[in-house]
Amino acid sequence: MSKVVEQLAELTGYKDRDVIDVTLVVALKDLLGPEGVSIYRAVGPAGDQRWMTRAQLAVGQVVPRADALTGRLESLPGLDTFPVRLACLQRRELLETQAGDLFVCCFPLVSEHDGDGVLEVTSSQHLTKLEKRTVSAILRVFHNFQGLLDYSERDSLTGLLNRKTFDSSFLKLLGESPGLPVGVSVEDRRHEARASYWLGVIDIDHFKRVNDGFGHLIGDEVLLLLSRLMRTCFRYHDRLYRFGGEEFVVLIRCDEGEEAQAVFERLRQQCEAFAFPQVGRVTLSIGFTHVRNPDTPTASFDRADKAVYHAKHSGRNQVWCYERLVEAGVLTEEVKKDSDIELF
Ligand SMILES: Nc1nc2c(ncn2[C@@H]2O[C@H](COP(=O)(O)OP(=O)(O)OP(=O)(O)O)[C@@H](O)[C@H]2O)c(=O)[nH]1
Repeated sequence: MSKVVEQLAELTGYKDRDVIDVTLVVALKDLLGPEGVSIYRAVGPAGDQRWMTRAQLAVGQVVPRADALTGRLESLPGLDTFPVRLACLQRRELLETQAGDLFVCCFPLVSEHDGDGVLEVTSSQHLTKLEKRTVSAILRVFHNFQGLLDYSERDSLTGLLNRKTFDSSFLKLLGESPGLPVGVSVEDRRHEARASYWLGVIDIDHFKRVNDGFGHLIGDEVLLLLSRLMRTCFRYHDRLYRFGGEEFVVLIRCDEGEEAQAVFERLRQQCEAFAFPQVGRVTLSIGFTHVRNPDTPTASFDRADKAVYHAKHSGRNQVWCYERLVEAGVLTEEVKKDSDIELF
């Protein structure tokens, strides 16, 4: 019993979701001594979802392995590759199967924002009733804890990440070493080496008119629908934030500026084409910038914001890249003096 309490204390001591999945796997491995414990989550667009291994610990392994968060989606197995796991995900109930001499027990992991998943315990003997009850209880604590994290990290209207979490996740992304987990393919490693981050600021055009003309509730509905549109436009590993009001920020990972331009352009077009109930057409002004290394959250936000300002003053409903505007001589890059450099 005390071991379970210790594992729960360990689990709820972290705030980083990547670490929490790993901690859960390590805790259950310690507790049950099975052949293996894994967490898989369903990622990708509806209709083409795939299994991403978030943490996996097998006998003889000390450090859990995981799929690269930013790897190519096509390299991951499709959901129907593992029918029992898929049934557990869809039915949201515990399911068991046998693979050769091993017993596999699948527990559903329900998550509002991180994508549903499955915890798989592989053992040489059936888990006892008590073991299954203990795992289910730990997963309930895990789920409640994730709810608390969501409450502090997410915007209550749209469910997107809030302003408060931007600085820390920005710095974490930049600080992450390029080293990839064990088992990542050569192609994924090449992809990782090419990729860089781009920060976009997305601002609804004339949103005041929406509020003034249709009321605040309809204004809120526009914000909610736009956040849903954003979720479908960007990839599962991109980070979406609502900065407050009608301003959104997105951190995406792309190989090149043209690709980033195309991604933001797709959002602009989809928003323009979407029929918002009562309001009708809503347009966006978008500015984006390349995230440098080193960079600060404020400096990169300011650059993208300058590009948004340019879009607003050039007629709105446009996407502009800060670096392109500097190259074209439309904007001038401010060179910071040493005394201006922010310390953090
Ligand atoms: N419904 C709703 N409105 C909000 C919220 N937060 C801010 N706003 C409104 O967003 C509007 C922003 O207006 P402005 O900053 O003038 O910008 P705009 O009308 O979009 O004009 P441009 O950005 O220049 O195209 C104001 O009417 C705010 O009251 C919110 O949470 N819900």
